[in-house]
Amino acid sequence: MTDIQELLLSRIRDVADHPEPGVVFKDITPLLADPAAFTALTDAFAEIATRTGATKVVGLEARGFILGAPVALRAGLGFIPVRKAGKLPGATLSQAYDLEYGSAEIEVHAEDLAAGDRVLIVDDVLATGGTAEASIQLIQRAGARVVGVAVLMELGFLHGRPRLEAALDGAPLESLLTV
Ligand SMILES: O=P(O)(O)OC[C@H]1O[C@H](OP(=O)(O)OP(=O)(O)O)[C@H](O)[C@@H]1O
Ligand SMILES: Nc1ncnc2[nH]cnc12
Repeated sequence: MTDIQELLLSRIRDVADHPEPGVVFKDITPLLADPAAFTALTDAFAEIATRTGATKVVGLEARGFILGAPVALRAGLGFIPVRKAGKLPGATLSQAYDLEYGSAEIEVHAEDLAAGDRVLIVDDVLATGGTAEASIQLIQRAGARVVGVAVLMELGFLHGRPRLEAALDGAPLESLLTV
C-alpha cells in the first residue's frame, strides 16, 4: 500500500449497522476534515481526469458533490451534478436504481451534457454498483461518453466492478482503495 493509500484509509471510519443492520458504513467525514488527506484525494482524482481526457466531471449526490467539485476545479473542468429525483429545476433525464441499502432515482439536467462530452464520474464508495451503473446510463442517454469512474473506495465483496463492466465498455473503473 502506498503512503497516500495509507493516509486515505486511516481517515475513513467504519460505522457498524448504519443506516440499517448488517451494513458497515464507510464514513468519509474524518477525511474531509483533514486538508492533507482531502488534497491528496483531490490530486489523485484530478490526475485520473487528465489521464482519461475528461472534459466534464460528474459528481453523484451527495458525497460525490463534495469530492467531485474540487476535482473539477483542480483539473480545469466543468462540474455537473447528478441529483436525487426532484431537486433539479430544469428539464431532466431520470434513472431509477437499487443500492446497498434501498432504492432511489437520480437525475441530470439534459442541457448539461451533449455529444462530444467526455465524462469522469466521481463518487466516494462503489458498493453494489447500482448508483454508478444508473449514472453511466444517464450520461449515455444525455448523449455524452463516460471515459471513467473514479471512487475513493470499492467494496469488492459486493461485486460492483463486474456489474459495471458492460456499461463501462472498456473505460476504466479507478478505485484508490479496495476492501
Ligand atoms: O454501489 P451502490 O450500492 O449503489 O452504493 C454506493 C452509493 O451509495 C452512497 O450514496 P447514498 O445514496 O447513500 O447517498 P449520499 O451520498 O447522499 O449519502 C455512496 O455515496 C454511493 O453513491
Ligand atoms: N457500506 C457503505 N458505506 C458508505 N457508503 C455506502 N454506499 C453504499 N454502501 C455503502
